[in-house]
Amino acid sequence: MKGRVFVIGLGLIGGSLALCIKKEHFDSEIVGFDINYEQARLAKMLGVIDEIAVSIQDGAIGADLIIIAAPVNETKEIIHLLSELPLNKEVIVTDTGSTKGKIVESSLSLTRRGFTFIGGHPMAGSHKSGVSAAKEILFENAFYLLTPEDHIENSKMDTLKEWLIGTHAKFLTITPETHDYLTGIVSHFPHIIAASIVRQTERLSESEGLIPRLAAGGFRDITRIASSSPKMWKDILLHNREILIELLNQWLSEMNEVKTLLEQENSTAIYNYFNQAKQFRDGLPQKEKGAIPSFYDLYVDIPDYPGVISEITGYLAKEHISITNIRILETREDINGVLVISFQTEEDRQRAERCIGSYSNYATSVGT
Ligand SMILES: NC(=O)C1=CN([C@@H]2O[C@H](COP(=O)(O)OP(=O)(O)OC[C@H]3O[C@@H](n4cnc5c(N)ncnc54)[C@H](O)[C@@H]3O)[C@@H](O)[C@H]2O)C=CC1
Ligand SMILES: O=C(O)C(=O)Cc1ccc(O)cc1
Repeated sequence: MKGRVFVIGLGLIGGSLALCIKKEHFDSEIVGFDINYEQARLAKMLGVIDEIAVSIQDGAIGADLIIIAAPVNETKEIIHLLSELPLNKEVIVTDTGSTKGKIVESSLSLTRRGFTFIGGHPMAGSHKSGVSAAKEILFENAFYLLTPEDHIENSKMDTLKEWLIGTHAKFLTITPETHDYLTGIVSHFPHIIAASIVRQTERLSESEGLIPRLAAGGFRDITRIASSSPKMWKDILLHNREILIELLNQWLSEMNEVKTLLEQENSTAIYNYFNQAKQFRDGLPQKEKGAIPSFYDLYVDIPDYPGVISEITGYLAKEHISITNIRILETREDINGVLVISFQTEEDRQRAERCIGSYSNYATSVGT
């Protein structure tokens, strides 16, 4: 498609969407604006956008598609600002905010003026922020939730999906209320729990210095999202506060039940508690990206000698297998370690397993 696309907020999500659009619609012109000029300058330098707009007004007038990829509170303000501008009559305005109720409500100012607003939320991302973390494949195979109001024409929905086709995401249309309920459960609430586990650990480690060194493996897996942007999550929590309060109440009573089981030393019920969680977790779709993206990890048992990591990455490089992350699980000091290598796809993980198996005797396994 040809046209002018204006991206407001050139961070992880705005930058990634700009890359997806440019790749698919190379004749389009991608203009970007960020309140932080450094981000805009970096976006231009990295080739994420074609031009920097000097203001929202400068970028918005004449645009065919406007994507607001700013934090959720700022998104509401930007919508208000846009509604006072002489926009192109056919423009589609969309956003990427993690909450939808309050944002869609505020879009009334745009629809009153005859402009089209379609709420959007690509359900993939990372704990990283900023345009330097942007990547074209971020949304591949993820759900992309759209929350159009009833009056939105199908042709507008089709045009928006066509613009976003390079995300290779799966579009799903739901109401803003359902959106906030579902994402409250699978995305917002887990962020509260992750942060609370980290905070408890920090508090306890003040009197026990060994704790941070022991906090490896499972602790890191379950708390990765606690490294997300505090500003972004503060806003999300306040937008979705009613649902999150309800979920917290449910969780507190469940924790009390677990406490009672422990007090009673109820071995069968404790087993069932974990077993039921395992059954549901094991049954989750593995190849689908959820709010929390799955990485394709390969675990390699490695001896503790210098050069072993470069040896293994060297084998992978020989076979042109790209890795997205690499880390050592320091479960036991001075004994064999475990190297965890992440890949972008299941196919890469399988190729890596075969590759390491053919060049070495290191044992590999696939974690779930
Ligand atoms: N981080 C993630 O994994 C995901 C985030 N989202 C949502 O997407 C939106 C953007 O998130 P990220 O890209 O991760 O954040 P980010 O922090 O990487 O980028 C946001 C950018 O917006 C800019 N900004 C803030 N106020 C602005 C304003 N008034 N005008 C113009 N630019 C402004 C910031 O300077 C920053 O560069 C948020 O609403 C977030 O809830 C949605 C899916 C995933
Ligand atoms: O870091 C992670 O895995 C996330 O949880 C990513 C994420 C953050 C916010 C969203 O609205 C959707 C996905």
